[in-house]
Amino acid sequence: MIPVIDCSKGIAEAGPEIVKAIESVGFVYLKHFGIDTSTVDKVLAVSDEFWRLDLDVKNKYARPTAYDKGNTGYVAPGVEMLDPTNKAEIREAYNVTPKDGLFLTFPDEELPEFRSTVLDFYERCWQVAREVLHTLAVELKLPDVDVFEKTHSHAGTGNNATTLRLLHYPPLPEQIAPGTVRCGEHSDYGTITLLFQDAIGGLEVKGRDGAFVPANPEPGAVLINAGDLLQRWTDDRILAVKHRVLVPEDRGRWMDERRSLAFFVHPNDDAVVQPLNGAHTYAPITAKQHLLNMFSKTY
Ligand SMILES: O=C(O)CCC(=O)C(=O)O
Ligand SMILES: [Fe+2]
Repeated sequence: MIPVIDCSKGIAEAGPEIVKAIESVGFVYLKHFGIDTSTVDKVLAVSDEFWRLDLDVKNKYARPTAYDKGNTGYVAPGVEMLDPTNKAEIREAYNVTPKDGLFLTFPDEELPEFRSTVLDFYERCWQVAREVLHTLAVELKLPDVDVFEKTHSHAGTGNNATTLRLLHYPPLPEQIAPGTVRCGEHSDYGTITLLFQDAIGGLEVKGRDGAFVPANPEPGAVLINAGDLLQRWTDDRILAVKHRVLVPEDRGRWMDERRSLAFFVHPNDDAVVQPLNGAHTYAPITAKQHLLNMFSKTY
């Protein structure tokens, strides 16, 4: 069971409960955390308008294949495989990484309100993420309580890969190859992830015993989990728990399209990540190198 924590009194006040959940389950839902449902719905609505565009129009905004041209843009179905052992992963996405600067593209021509809606949401997510990171540092009693503030100082502005990703799992065709999934089993790459999902469901989280449990949509809540780099920093005290989205077992639900919004928090590109307790369990790696390693496996 993934705990649901009310943050009406503030994220910091709920700190002990949040850390307990992240340490034991790896995922936690926060309610009343500072972004209301109408804001999330507005982003889902503008993303729906994008998904409905023709593929050749969407591909005008395709994510470049060379990472030195940035991570922003449209990722068509089949382009990215989170679990390369899968046959196919049927989903499309739109990445927004403000550090891309000149390569940061938006479908302004077709959807004039897309850019401002998405960038406003990015900023709101970052403010929530900041509070969560600070709370984690306090509750984990890290030697430098400002370690995350310092290592994420360029989020949304400069050399920092923090990304908002709009996701769409389209209705499934009648025939799919055996082994097809919506989102392959993976852990997230960065520090933490904020996830907003619509009412369809399908996300599953791997328990310590290896069995997957559903992470059902929780109205009004954001789902938070740790990524690989937080696992390294905390020397495995917090784990980057694996998760996936399968094709519904019930064929009657194949026409249900699903949408989600993921906000991936990353340290600054040049931040060197290694266990903060001085252990040598993980060799030091820069946030940028870790991300490039992951992209080379999945794109
Ligand atoms: O769509 C979802 O619910 C999960 C997506 C996800 O895990 C990811 O993009 O990293
Ligand atoms: Fe994920």
